[in-house]
Amino acid sequence: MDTIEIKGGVRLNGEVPISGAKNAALPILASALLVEGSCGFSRVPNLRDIDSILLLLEDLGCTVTRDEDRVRVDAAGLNRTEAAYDLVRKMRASILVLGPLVARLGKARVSLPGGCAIGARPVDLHLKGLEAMGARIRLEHGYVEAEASRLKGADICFDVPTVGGTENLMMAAALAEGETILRNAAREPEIVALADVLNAMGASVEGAGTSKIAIQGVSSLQPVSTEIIPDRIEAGTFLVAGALTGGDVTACGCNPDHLRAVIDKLRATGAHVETGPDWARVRGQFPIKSVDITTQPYPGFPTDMQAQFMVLLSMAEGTSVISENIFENRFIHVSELQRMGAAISLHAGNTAKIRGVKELSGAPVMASDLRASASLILAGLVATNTTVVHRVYHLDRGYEAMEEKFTRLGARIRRIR
Ligand SMILES: CC(=O)N[C@H]1[C@@H](OP(=O)(O)OP(=O)(O)OC[C@H]2O[C@@H](n3ccc(=O)[nH]c3=O)[C@H](O)[C@@H]2O)O[C@H](CO)[C@@H](O)[C@@H]1O
Ligand SMILES: C=C(OP(=O)(O)O)C(=O)O
Repeated sequence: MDTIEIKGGVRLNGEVPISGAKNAALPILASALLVEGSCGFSRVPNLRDIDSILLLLEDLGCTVTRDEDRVRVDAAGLNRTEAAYDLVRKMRASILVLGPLVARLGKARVSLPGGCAIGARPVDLHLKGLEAMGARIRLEHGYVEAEASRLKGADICFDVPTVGGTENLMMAAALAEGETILRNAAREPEIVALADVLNAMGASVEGAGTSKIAIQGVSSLQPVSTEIIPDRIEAGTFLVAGALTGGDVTACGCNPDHLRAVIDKLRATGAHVETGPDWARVRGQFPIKSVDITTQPYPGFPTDMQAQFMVLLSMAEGTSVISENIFENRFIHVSELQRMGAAISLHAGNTAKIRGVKELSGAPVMASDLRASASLILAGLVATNTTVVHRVYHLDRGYEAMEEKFTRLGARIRRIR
């Protein structure tokens, strides 16, 4: 199994190209199931999660071709309604095929994704929404079975804003009969990106990016060609790396509007951040200042940047508090960071207190999930001596060519195969 070795202590310098967003690409690729024809997607990142969704689409009968960052999905031959456990277990986002399959074929049988290292992650709100749209839902043998000859528009209010739930129901509603209203909807940029693609296919989705989305169902959708939006979490991760190492790093080809909460917190730690239409530049300043962070649904501070900021705050002057409000178990990286000398304590209410230390010391560490992996790489960049990150397959789910990108910025980092 691959590991990543980092020799810390280098100030990062230069420009880093930002890839297409995993979390936008996954639902958008699933939306191709709604169309009888060939859809083209560019700027698709080369990631394990993208491999997983494409395998799943192929297994369902789609024709998939891939040439570098361009992918075509033709769902004309869609003939299977079952997403099997073996494919779904590799990636929770596989549940995103549920809405499109029921909408297009009238039924679906999708393995329940189950929880993962960061929490239980139920999909009850996806299912309740489909039920409200007239689907008969059965849970059996670890699978959800959904059936509806044609889904009907409904007025649905989510108990909590769910990104995947909003996406699944937006796709289902696009081919339903009548109007669907989604209230307390997620407002992430990836929701807007999916709505834009659905509208380009001929759907009628209004209000994406606000908490109320209205979808008028249509009877069929047309093929599209579209580019995936930049990955705000990848960009945020590189900006933190620049600030942490006292470096000067420009994330190129990103959308700084999507990074407002992250940039605000970077500035609060003392880093200089400048932005242009499609770039953001950070210049790290010492001492790093402590700040408190509370993760929130967008436009609040993203849970997917929590672990990376924990490393930055571990090197700050003073004490910071991070409250994780989205997932119940997203502090697994803490024990590994403690092994590197970070002074972090966990408290009730999903809160971590981080007392800044002068240095971190390199160690062998184990990644437990995607963003935890990124945090360990960041810690390795400032630690003394060598850090070796194990289980980097988590990282490969969501960061394209991370070692190469860090190498371009001057880091001493390499993958050991
Ligand atoms: C592929 C993708 O886009 N993944 C992102 C997506 O995950 P994902 O779409 O899984 O996250 P959700 O927004 O659905 O989850 C938010 C919260 O709602 C809860 N919940 C969700 C659905 C449901 O049916 N019932 C329920 O209780 C979850 O357990 C969690 O506590 O949004 C998360 C929150 O920004 C990000 O961390 C993930 O990177
Ligand atoms: C939690 C994440 O992804 P997923 O929802 O695919 O597990 C993430 O991207 O940080």
